[in-house]
Parts: sequence; structure tokens; C-alpha cells
Amino acid sequence: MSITTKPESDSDSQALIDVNDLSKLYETNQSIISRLFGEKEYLRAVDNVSFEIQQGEIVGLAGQSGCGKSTLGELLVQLQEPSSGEIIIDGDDITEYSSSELKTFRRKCQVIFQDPYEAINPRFTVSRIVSEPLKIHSIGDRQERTERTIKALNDAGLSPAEEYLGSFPRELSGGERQRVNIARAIVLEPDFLIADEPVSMLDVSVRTGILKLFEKFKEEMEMSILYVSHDLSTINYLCDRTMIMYLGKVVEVGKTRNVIHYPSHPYTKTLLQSVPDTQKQTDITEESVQGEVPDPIDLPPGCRYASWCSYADEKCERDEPLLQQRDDGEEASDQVACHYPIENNAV
Ligand SMILES: Nc1ncnc2c1ncn2[C@@H]1O[C@H](COP(=O)(O)OP(=O)(O)OP(=O)(O)O)[C@@H](O)[C@H]1O
Repeated sequence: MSITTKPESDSDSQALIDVNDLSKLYETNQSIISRLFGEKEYLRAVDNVSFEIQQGEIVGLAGQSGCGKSTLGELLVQLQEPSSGEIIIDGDDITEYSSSELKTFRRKCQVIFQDPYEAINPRFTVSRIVSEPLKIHSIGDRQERTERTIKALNDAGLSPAEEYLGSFPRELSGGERQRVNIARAIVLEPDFLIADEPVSMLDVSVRTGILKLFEKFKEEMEMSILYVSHDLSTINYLCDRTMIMYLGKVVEVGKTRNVIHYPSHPYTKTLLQSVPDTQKQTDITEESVQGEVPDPIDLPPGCRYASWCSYADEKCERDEPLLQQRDDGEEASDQVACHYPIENNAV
């Protein structure tokens, strides 16, 4: 097991979410040897990850497809069970919760998924979709539920809310449907939101409006948000801090401005070189990050990025770098897992 130094935010307050050495291994039988001999093989989707999120902080999580972003998000709300590690939220390790404790916990912690079409039942009215979590958690009588539903719709930017109550999802635009999802997520007044690619399926013209909602939730309701995305331009716009993930590991974390403009990890730099102008919409794709990605079932012993890193040497191939604090000035990202972090590296 590798030991990591935990990336912390600047705030002195106690973290709302405190993740320690969290791992998720999926059992697979992809290789011929495993299929022939029945040997168990594991894919390390999330591998000893540690971090904190403060109350009222938006943290971005970026990395190419398959690096473990969604799995990490799902672990934080216990949609997936971790293989090991702790997730301390509000002082409790939620990995040890019973099912009734988990139900109570889910009031505090909600997820917004990428696809606004899939996440809501097309046969339900907006009123039923948004008020359903209140019913599930037995909150309020009919009148209180209606009032809270109207407030959530208004807070999600659907106003006048009363005009939306009787609508069906098919009568709404993609942006409006995502706002209905958001209203459903905030109707329980959660402390923590996970937004997993919430704008990637929406028209560019409506994305900023949705991002501004998250800013409002942070500022007015002190919500903490984990914003998962391929899109470094929206991360740059929205997030206080940013974590970069590669093959299950967090390889760099720091203030968003530092990570985006002064990356320390060669992988982060490669990602950013495919984003010449962070105002533009740019996704991280296999094409923009060239080279052979190691097999996540059969990982190399040293740095996972070594095989296509232009700075790598024998040490990188041999020893796995730990996530460590950089202390070389204002412009450096806070923490990086690299034996040879890049210096003077404005991009
Ligand atoms: N239920 C599962 N069983 C086995 N492997 C899985 C499962 N879910 C995810 N994986 C694998 O775990 C790794 C991480 O997947 P994950 O979906 O978390 O990545 P991601 O970064 O969110 O990708 P994307 O951006 O494409 O959604 C991938 O190799 C994926 O194939």
C-alpha cells in the first residue's frame, strides 16, 4: 500500500469530507489466464486516494476517460462500496453506516448525473419528480412538500416555478430538464453535491447558466461540490481547487489557477496542451493524450505515467511517486505525485 500526503484546502475550518486511502478494486476475468485457470484479477479503479473538501468549496476532478472519476464520485455517496479506506463526512465514517444510517446520510448528499434525460422518469410531472425525495424521506405534509418543491425549482432557475409543476419532461428543453434534476437534488437541502459531467450533454449556450447555479449554491447555501468533468474550461471557470486523476491515482491537486496555469505533473501539462485556450470548450480524449496507457489490471511497478512521459528515467519506472507537497512558491500547484515535477511551467 502506498502512503500519500493528503491534499488540503487553504481553509482552517474542519473538512466536511475527509477521504483517507480510499480504494475500489473491481474483480475481472478479462485475461485468458484468468478465464482458463479461474485466477482472480482486479482492476484498480480508485487506488489509495486521499483528499479533503471543505464546506462551501467546489473541487474539480479531471482526467481522461476510465481514470476512475465516476467511481470515486459514486464511492463518496456510497453508490459503490469501497474495497478499503475511510470516507469521513461530518465526523462519521460513512463506509461503516448501516442501511438506515445510509438513508439518513443521503439527505445530506446528492448526485447530479450527466444525462438529464435518463435521470428523470418521463411519465412523471415535474412536481412529482422534484417532490419525490421529500416523500421518500417522509418530510413535511402535502402543503410543505409543494412549498419546498416550488422553492427548489426557483433556486434551480425555473421560474415562475408554478408554471413548471404540471409539465412533463418531454415538454422541456435539455437545459430545463437538467434544472429539474438539479431542483430534485437540492430539494432536500443537501450539504454536499456530486455533479458528474452535468453540462456535457447540454448546448454550449445553456452551460454557463447551469454553472452559475453551482456558484450560487456554494455562495448562498455553503454547499460543497465535487465537480467531475473532462472539460478543463468549465473546471477553470467554476472550481476552487482541482484534482487530476490518472489510472486510479490523484497525480496533482491544488488551487485551480495553479493547476491550470502552472501544472507540475507532466500528465497535467499534456492535458492542458490540448487546451490552448481554456475559455474554449475542450474535452480530454484519448486522441489529445497520446501514448499507450498501461493496462489497469496489470499496472507497472513505478510511475503509471512513465511509459509515455518525456521526463521519465529508471527511478520513475522503479519507484511509485507519492503525492507530496510542493513548497517552491506561490505559482506551484499544491501537491504532485512525480519524481521530477515541472518548474517554471506556465502554459
Ligand atoms: N462495475 C464495474 N466493473 C468493472 N470495471 C469497472 C466497473 N465500473 C468501472 N469500471 C472500470 O473502472 C475504471 C474506472 O471507470 P470510471 O467509470 O470510474 O472512469 P471515468 O474516469 O469516470 O470514465 P468516464 O469519464 O469515461 O466516465 C475503468 O477502467 C472502467 O472500465
